[in-house]
Amino acid sequence: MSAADDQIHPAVSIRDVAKTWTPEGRPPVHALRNLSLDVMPGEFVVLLGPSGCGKSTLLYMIAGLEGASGGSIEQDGIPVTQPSAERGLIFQDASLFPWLTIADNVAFGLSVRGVPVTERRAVAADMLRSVGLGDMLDKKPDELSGGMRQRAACARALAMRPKVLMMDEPFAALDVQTRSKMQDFLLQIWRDSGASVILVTHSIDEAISLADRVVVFTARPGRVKTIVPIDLPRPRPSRDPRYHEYRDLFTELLADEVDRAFAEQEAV
Ligand SMILES: Nc1ncnc2c1ncn2[C@@H]1O[C@H](COP(=O)(O)OP(=O)(O)OP(=O)(O)O)[C@@H](O)[C@H]1O
Repeated sequence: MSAADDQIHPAVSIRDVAKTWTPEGRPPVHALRNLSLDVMPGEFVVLLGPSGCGKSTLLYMIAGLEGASGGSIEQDGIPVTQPSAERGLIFQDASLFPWLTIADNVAFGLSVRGVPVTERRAVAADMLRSVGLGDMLDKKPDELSGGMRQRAACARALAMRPKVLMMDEPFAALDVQTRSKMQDFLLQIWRDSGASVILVTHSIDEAISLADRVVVFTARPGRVKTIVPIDLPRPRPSRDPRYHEYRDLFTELLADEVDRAFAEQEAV
């Protein structure tokens, strides 16, 4: 076996990606330009950047929901051309089907995949138990709290055994206590599943609490400004002086980019 065979290959490889949106009757929007990033198997990566710098756009492209205008995105060395169950995406609002029970929501993707009904019910029950919703199987989404709905959305994504789990500001709508509990819960399912996680947030604290590496974006068109590994053991109490150093660093990095984004808006 050669040394090259021993290398760990990225779970997701993004090379020189660009994305220009061309809304009808309006000038094109250059959302991303020359963006390159590798996400390793089992890694927890957080994307942090000013509003409008293309973080969600990048997740949609990795998910295969949007094509790139340039560059390439690969998962396990294979170009991403369409959505795949190997790449799950969770949004801020959980986006469960309101007319289905929680169990049927979780089983839905498995039914599309042709998994027999008894098996998918068993998997759904298992997944919901693992996220602490074992006694909620027959409830509808509007009977659950926001945090419970997000856990159900996690169970739905995890039921497909994704290799990459993407989350777009998943906890932004939750109160502070629920958010903190959900972060603990997410770290637990991340460890258990072995999946790579790519999470978008506006919260510096969330980034420091969760990430192996934080990718800071420039203002639009978004590129990687810098990547900061978080070299702290988990859990990461905010009273740790090193935590404060990271917070100061990210505050400074973001302030520069937010200023640039405002300056650009004023120039338009
Ligand atoms: N479907 C679309 N059509 C046209 N323009 C779009 C579309 N989706 C996003 N954009 C534009 O692309 C840019 C990047 O948007 P995106 O939502 O990816 O940014 P973001 O970094 O996730 O922002 P936020 O942090 O505010 O959610 C924005 O200017 C946005 O208006």
